[in-house]
Amino acid sequence: MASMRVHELAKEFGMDSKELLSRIQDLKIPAKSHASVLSEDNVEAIKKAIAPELGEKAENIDAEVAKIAKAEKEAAAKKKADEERERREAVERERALRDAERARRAGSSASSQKAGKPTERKKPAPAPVSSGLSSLARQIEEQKAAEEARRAKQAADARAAKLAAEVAKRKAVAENLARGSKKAASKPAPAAKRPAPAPKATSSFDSLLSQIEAEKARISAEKANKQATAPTRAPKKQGGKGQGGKRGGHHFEPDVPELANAAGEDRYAQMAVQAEKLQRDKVLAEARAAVAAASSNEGEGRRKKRKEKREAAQRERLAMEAIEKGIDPDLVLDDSVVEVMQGSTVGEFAELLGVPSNDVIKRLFMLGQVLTVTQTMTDELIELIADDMGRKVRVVSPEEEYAVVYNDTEDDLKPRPPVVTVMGHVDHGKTSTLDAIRHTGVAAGEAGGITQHIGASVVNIDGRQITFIDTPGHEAFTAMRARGAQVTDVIVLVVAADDGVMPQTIEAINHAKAANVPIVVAVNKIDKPGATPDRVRQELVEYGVIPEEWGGTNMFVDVSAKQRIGIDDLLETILLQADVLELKANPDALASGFVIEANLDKGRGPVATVLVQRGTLKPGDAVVAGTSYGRVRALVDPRGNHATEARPSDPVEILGLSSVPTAGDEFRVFEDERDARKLAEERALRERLKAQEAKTHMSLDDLFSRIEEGTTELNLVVKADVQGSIEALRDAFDKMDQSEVKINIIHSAVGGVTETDVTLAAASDAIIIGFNVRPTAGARKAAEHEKVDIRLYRVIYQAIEDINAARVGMLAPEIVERDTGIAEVRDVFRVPKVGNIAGCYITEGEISRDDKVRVVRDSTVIFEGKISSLRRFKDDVKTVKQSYECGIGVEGYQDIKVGDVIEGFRIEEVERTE
Ligand SMILES: Nc1nc2c(ncn2[C@@H]2O[C@H](COP(=O)(O)OP(=O)(O)OP(=O)(O)O)[C@@H](O)[C@H]2O)c(=O)[nH]1
Repeated sequence: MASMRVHELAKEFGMDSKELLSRIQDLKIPAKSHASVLSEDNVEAIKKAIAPELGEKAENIDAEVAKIAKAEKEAAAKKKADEERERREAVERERALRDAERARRAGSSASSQKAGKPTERKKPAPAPVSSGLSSLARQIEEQKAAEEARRAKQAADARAAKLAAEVAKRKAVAENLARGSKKAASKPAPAAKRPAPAPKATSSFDSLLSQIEAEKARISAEKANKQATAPTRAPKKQGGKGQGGKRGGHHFEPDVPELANAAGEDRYAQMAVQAEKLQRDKVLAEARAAVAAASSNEGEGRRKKRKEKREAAQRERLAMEAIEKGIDPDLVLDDSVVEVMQGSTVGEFAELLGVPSNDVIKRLFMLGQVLTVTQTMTDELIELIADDMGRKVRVVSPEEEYAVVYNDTEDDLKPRPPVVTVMGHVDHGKTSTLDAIRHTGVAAGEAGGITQHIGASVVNIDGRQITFIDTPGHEAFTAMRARGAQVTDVIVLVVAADDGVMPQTIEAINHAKAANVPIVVAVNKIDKPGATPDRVRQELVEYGVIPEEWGGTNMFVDVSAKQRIGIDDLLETILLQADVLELKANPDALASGFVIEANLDKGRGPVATVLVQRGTLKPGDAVVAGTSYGRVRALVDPRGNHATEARPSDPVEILGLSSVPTAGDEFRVFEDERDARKLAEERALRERLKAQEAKTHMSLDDLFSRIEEGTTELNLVVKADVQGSIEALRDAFDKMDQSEVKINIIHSAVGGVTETDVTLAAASDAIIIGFNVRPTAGARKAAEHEKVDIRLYRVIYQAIEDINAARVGMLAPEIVERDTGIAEVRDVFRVPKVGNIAGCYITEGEISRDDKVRVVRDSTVIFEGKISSLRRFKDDVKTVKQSYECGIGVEGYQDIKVGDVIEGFRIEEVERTE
């Protein structure tokens, strides 16, 4: 044992240096200060003398801790029992309320039907509302009390944990002393410095490899499991080439028993075989009919034949499409079932069923529905009338068209390159990173070879391709996802090492999580003097992005986009992440994918950049993209060269479309251009219908009905003026009974409601809740367009009350604030005896003297009150319209500043329609 200084020994004992010094002096061992050196013999003597004392101390603390722990345990058990009882009571109360509401609705609908007004609905009876609210108030009180108790327990837990750590430390020292082993005592208790210490010191590459192996094992286990649990499914398609495979030389015969007995993994593959057989049979039949028609020279039958041909084509298309969508082929093969598009007009319906329109109109009339040939029928009417006629129909919703299930077998699938989107906070270096990457991908001789911007770029690393979507940021990503286009396999999250995690970093993480896309973190700007890459790692842990070297699943790479440091490493990491994902697609099929960018080029006409997801796209293909269609005149790759084909994960520009599609539109190649055209026209028609009744997203008003229909989750996007409000709301939700509806806060942040929030809410069917914040003009418009429910509150309990009430279908009549006008403060005047007057310009609507106003600064409401004066020049006026200037005095508020916005509004009560 070597000599030691006093403070070192004190540290080992877990004692104060002073305390130890005095004990040493008591032992008559020479030591002046904490820095004095003790000889080896003296250290030994001190240890012997102090050991029993330390052990005793530890035992005392031990007993104390045990006592506290016992008391806490008892208290916790009691609290748990109380909480359970409260919860059960709350559930009972809620159930009773819901039953009452159900009974009321049933009663009211029965009575209204009797009165011959099937559509009229009544407001909920006032009594249950008030009782509901009082019970909610009680619940809130209870929740408050429970919260206090929880905090007290947390504090006690923390105290106990501290004591326990102290005991452990002392015990370790005592034991160590007893054993005389210095080594064991040197680390009494591992200090929890890092949030997630690495369990083993393997390199990140090794752990990645093991992760890949684990993932592969998991996938194959899953597959084996699926096969084992689905013995009645169809076998693998024999010689299957998928929909776009070879089409000649086979004899097709429906083979239903084989389908029924099969034990393979993809029943859609079977459907595809059947579809092909069916189609071939139909084509043959049609050809025979055409030959027969041509040889028999019966002119008068021409019209009839054309009609027959039309009908045959219709049948064929419907059957084909249905199978592509994974619908039970029986429904299609059964000729008596007619598929009617949702929103069909009376005329279309009659044509599909092959009956005179007048007949349909008459039957509708008998049901009390007066409709003309061009008016659309509801799903219910379509089914009722068909039933009345003794016909079977299936109403096909527009969504079905997008729910294409491709029939690829394992053999069809080939590895494909990853598609990457770069996200991150403003100025953290997204564009610079993309530039650096693109530069890396360009071979030396090709410097400056990127001649064209097509919305995506392709980089080759050792013969492996990575496709980057050029628009950085999560707006584009989420906008695409909101339209059903999931094109990204990996997200590169750029975080500046000198700035750390920022609001948009968090937003990007939430967007990535909502889309279930893995994140690779590029810690950028490491060349900067203030760069602290480790701090970035630590901050990200809080948001569930945990570095692999700390035991998490996210790969991190330190880079400098500016100095091109670490870019190769980043690209390799992306490829490793892609390996984990085992990305595959069938290249031997008719191409399909999504539009990532589109514009109208003066010289070239409509130009769209598409990302091929399946199949191979070639010049000459008949393609439909959203509501536009055409034959591919030419393909242009990201380097501006004409391409002969584009395979899965390839971005390519296509020329030859009839109009400009929208980013996020699905594109698909058809064998026949007429089919492409037909689908495009159908989509255009449906879009018009959709515009008339845009898909309504989840709203608090219809939460009860959604629960009744089986909805079990309520997604929320929460925006607030301070972080505290978000935390308080989260706490309150945690305490709510979520046995029937689980409440998920999918994104929360401080700040006003933005357009991105609306897009995220639309993509995730969420409601937006705002506390003391306002939506931006863009967000308001987007919410209106997307039918996203934005709820703005001043206090948290209002929001909780609303959600609670909505769950039992008892939302009180809605108090809405009707916005009247918006004024921008451009100057502030000091008027003696009156105070500060805001010199304003009305940018929207009009503001009246009687309006209430809120003063908004940076999307946050900072004051709300009344107008004290409204003037134009020297005159008092009643209203001021858009594009006029005026002076506004706000009652009780003097702190108005240039740049503030004054919003006028009125409070109105709106009857709920439900
Ligand atoms: N020192 C240093 N500066 C960098 C680095 N990467 C980017 N920058 C600088 O950071 C600033 C922002 O970079 P951008 O690439 O435009 O950032 P961005 O995230 O695309 O920004 P927005 O498009 O505005 O969201 C620029 O001035 C860059 O020169 C880096 O690695 N080191």
